[in-house]
Amino acid sequence: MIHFDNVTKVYATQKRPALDGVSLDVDKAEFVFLVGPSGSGKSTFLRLVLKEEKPSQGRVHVAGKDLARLSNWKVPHLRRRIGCVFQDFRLLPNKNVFENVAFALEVIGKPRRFIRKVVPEVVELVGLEGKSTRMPDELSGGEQQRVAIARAFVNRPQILLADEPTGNIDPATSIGIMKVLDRINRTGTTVVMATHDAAIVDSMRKRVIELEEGVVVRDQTRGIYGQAY
Ligand SMILES: Nc1ncnc2c1ncn2[C@@H]1O[C@H](COP(=O)(O)OP(=O)(O)OP(=O)(O)O)[C@@H](O)[C@H]1O
Repeated sequence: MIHFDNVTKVYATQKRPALDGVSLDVDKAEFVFLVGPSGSGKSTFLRLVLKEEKPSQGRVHVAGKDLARLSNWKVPHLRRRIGCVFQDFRLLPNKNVFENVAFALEVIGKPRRFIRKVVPEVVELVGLEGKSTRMPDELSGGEQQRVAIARAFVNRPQILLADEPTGNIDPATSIGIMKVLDRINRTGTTVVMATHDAAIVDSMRKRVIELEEGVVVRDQTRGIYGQAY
């Protein structure tokens, strides 16, 4: 689903590469944690998958497509297949839960009938049934992140990228967020989550890819946050 072949990324203003010769594959329906210190290249990896950045060297394939050969007008189509969740939720403050999730479908021209059917299903999937008419400022941080996940997933993307999704949420609430991501993963969606949350990584025992100064230093199938000695 995601294939990096010897990918190096050097930003114009930097001398040191943000990613340095990264080769890896993430299969369909895998759940992967991307860990590593601040500045190790996690967000750069995610931005390359979205074609928000281009590699300086090497090839990136996503969902069978070589991104170097994907014309610019096809990039929005690629991004529709990839849901994104961020640390800071990024909800529309003047729209309620239903409207925030529905908006993701409206902008890609889905019919109103379809939206009325699928939005409640996804709102329920993330555990927010009964809260469709709440505004974001009437929700807890964990609930706001559930809305953001519903919005990212409502178009049934093949890949869900999550950049520090539990970064602004307390540990107990984070467990609920991870259950939602696990549920989404079990529908066959590939999940890649960049995180500093050691407790969460240790509790899930999923694949862990660790970056250090842009290099993959560890890739474990049922890993933990820190290196096991
Ligand atoms: N747009 C940019 N322009 C120049 N340098 C950048 C840019 N984005 C990231 N970098 C640099 O690339 C390196 C990797 O950054 P990146 O954001 O990918 O790391 P990260 O692992 O996601 O860090 P964090 O955990 O703090 O989010 C860092 O040295 C950073 O300063």
